[in-house]
Amino acid sequence: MAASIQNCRPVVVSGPSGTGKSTLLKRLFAEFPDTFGFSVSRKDGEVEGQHYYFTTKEDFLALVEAKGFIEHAQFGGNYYGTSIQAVKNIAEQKRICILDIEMEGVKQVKKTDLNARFLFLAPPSVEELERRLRSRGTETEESLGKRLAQAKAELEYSKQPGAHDKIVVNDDLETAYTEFRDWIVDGGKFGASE
Ligand SMILES: Nc1ncnc2c1ncn2[C@@H]1O[C@H](COP(=O)(O)OP(=O)(O)OP(=O)(O)O)[C@@H](O)[C@H]1O
Repeated sequence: MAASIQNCRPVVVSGPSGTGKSTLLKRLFAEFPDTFGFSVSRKDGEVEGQHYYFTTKEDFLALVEAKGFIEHAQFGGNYYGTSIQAVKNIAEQKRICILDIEMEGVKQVKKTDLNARFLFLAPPSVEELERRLRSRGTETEESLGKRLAQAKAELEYSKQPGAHDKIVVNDDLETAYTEFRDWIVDGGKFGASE
């Protein structure tokens, strides 16, 4: 395994939509500037620290075929994806790559040699999750229903032994942030064994 990925282990942050991943990550990036790299574009087009790599459709599809992506999708005739190589490039730059991805992506990362650590951010309850999604004001009834159904699947998966290395419940924001940050930073080791 490359030394970079051994010392700069990527951190996978997953959890149901509306649990507070962006809220906690924003604080983390503000508290530790120039430490993290972000490889996945957010749904609203925010691309914190991301570098896009443009490629041809043929090359993209060949990389899909070669299982080079953690996640990929097609919107409006364009293809988007997070390649395993893009995550490795962040480690090469001596940064900790944060992957904010859904359950299927989590399972994909487990099949790679990325040596990632897995943190699951859980809501205090599904009822509270629904309240947060409603008060965020970003959802229609239809998208809310879809997000809650997906949330239940994510919560089920999180109960499987070995699914995640750490589960943080985002109830009180200050308490959750401290636990989230301390586990990720790991006394400055960021999960590296030495
Ligand atoms: N501990 C908390 N207590 C109350 N509200 C919170 C807490 N943490 C986050 N929120 C609020 O919940 C809403 C959802 O948070 P956020 O957008 O960070 O979730 P997310 O997990 O990033 O969602 P998505 O995956 O859809 O981007 C926001 O309005 C945020 O301000």
